[in-house]
Amino acid sequence: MPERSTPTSKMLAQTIGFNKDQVLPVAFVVCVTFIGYVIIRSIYYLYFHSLASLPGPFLARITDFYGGYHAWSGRHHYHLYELHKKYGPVVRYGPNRVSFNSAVAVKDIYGASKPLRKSAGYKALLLSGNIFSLFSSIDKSFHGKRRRIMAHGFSDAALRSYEPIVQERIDKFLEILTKEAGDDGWGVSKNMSRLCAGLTFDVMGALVFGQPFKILEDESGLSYVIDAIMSASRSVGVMIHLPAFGKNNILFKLRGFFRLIFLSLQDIKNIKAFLALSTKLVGEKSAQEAAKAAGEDIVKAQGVPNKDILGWILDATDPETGERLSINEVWSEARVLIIAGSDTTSTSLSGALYYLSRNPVILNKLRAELRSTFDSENQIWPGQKINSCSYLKHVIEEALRMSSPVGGILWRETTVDHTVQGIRIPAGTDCGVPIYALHHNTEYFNDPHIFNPDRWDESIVGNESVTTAKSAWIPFQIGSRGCIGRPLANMELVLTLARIVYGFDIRVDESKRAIGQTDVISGYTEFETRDQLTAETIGPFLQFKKNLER
Ligand code: HEM
Repeated sequence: MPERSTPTSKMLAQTIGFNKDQVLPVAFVVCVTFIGYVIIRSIYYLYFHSLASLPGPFLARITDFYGGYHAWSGRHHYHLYELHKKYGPVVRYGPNRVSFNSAVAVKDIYGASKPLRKSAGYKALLLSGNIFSLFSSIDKSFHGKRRRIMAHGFSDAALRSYEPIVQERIDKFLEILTKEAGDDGWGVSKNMSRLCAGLTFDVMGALVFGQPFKILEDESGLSYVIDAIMSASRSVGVMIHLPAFGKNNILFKLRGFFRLIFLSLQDIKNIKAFLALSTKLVGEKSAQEAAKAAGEDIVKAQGVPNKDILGWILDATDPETGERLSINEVWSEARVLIIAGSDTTSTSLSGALYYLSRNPVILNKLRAELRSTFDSENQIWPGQKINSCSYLKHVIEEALRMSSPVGGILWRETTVDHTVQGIRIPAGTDCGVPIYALHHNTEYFNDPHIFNPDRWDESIVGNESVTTAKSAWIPFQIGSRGCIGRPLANMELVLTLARIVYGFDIRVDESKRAIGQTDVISGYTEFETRDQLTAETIGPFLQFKKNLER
């Protein structure tokens, strides 16, 4: 009986130019060649590569998909902590990637003038048009120029002008804490991750675009912005760990398509809406600035702050070149600022509240400090008095250590052969220090899983201990790529925490006590972050009651 061929197999054979009888043998040869290639490549990475002598998990040493998988799980910061416990201070975390867990490595990798730049993986952040921002830029001279321009929006004068708008949003936030209070005065249980995100997104909306998103009031319908940012950072958070996306190849060109793999239809809708909203707001902002330049002070007339971050940035010129940013560049920076400035600060706030609510002795000590410094809650403003509250500062430092909003590893690529932690690393290698692992390294922190603000107090633990701890504390990263928004984040954290603790009793919603906490080390619970470049968190679920006693 003559053999019957299906139309599909015929078509396939015709398309690729083979007789149909040759398809199977050719497929076999292709598979064997591919498997042979993978085996030879793996043998090279395992035994002959310049990093071959460094310890690490078998799969990590032969493929970047190992790191990609753990980034996708959202727990790669905890995983790196475990790997360093198992393998020691140096772990090969990819064929061409090395993770170091020491304060020496922090200086060697991120320190000023070291021969490293951001890893090519950061290109996964680029949207179509390939416009680099301060955050995503890789080229050092581009970054230096852009940082000089952006610095105008974060100067002392700029920060002072932001104080009233930050305070106005905190007023709204505090109002919500006890809004639906029962007869006993306790408000209903709140998911603090969501509420703090409402606060910090509102603040960033107001500071970047000159108008709060009013997510706290829940009247603008803009709370999808929080979800849009979360889902966008979920997808790029994985791709940033896959250096293949940063090379100028087909994967880079198709990065938009790959991002979709990690997103639901609702995520895509939210992200598109956020991009459209930010385009609209940047357009309005630049029109306002143009009108202002023409003498028409529309911004003032509308009762919004006279200068917000975009205002400073639109006005600013590079001191060396006199250049200004184009409207597309401003748009790109605006998006990044909303993302980098909101989620991080809200995670820090939620983390601090998590630890305070579970440590009444620490909470009371902090309240005592604030009440001995201020006569009333509405006196709490930036300035010398709040700066003198050292316990408040230590509580924030400790919360940022325990549950850092950026807990994973920030990759940097060596541009020449370079020595890190005493090890010669060839040019073109990605190096980094995983923040969660370093913040829980017993060389720098005794009992690292215990929340203990006193570890930052020289008068209690001594000079040397605090210096050692500080050398390994990097929630904002160090060096030229360190966080430009740190003073603003600090202002938000200090004011919000001080005003909550001064004016409210806090209790844990027992029915949801375990939600949002993790057991990295059995016996110790910590506020859990799902790391994806920035962090996704749930809870703590807390109740508040106005405390008027003095
Ligand atoms: C507690 C809050 C914050 C934390 C923990 C934090 C942490 C960080 C870290 C670790 C980096 C380095 C990222 C990298 O190397 O890839 C960074 C960079 C950056 N952050 Fe923050 N951040 C916070 C708040 C803010 C705020 C409020 C803003 C803006 C308003 C901001 C804007 C930026 C920008 C633009 C960069 C890139 C700087 C550069 O490359 O020159 N951050 N931040």
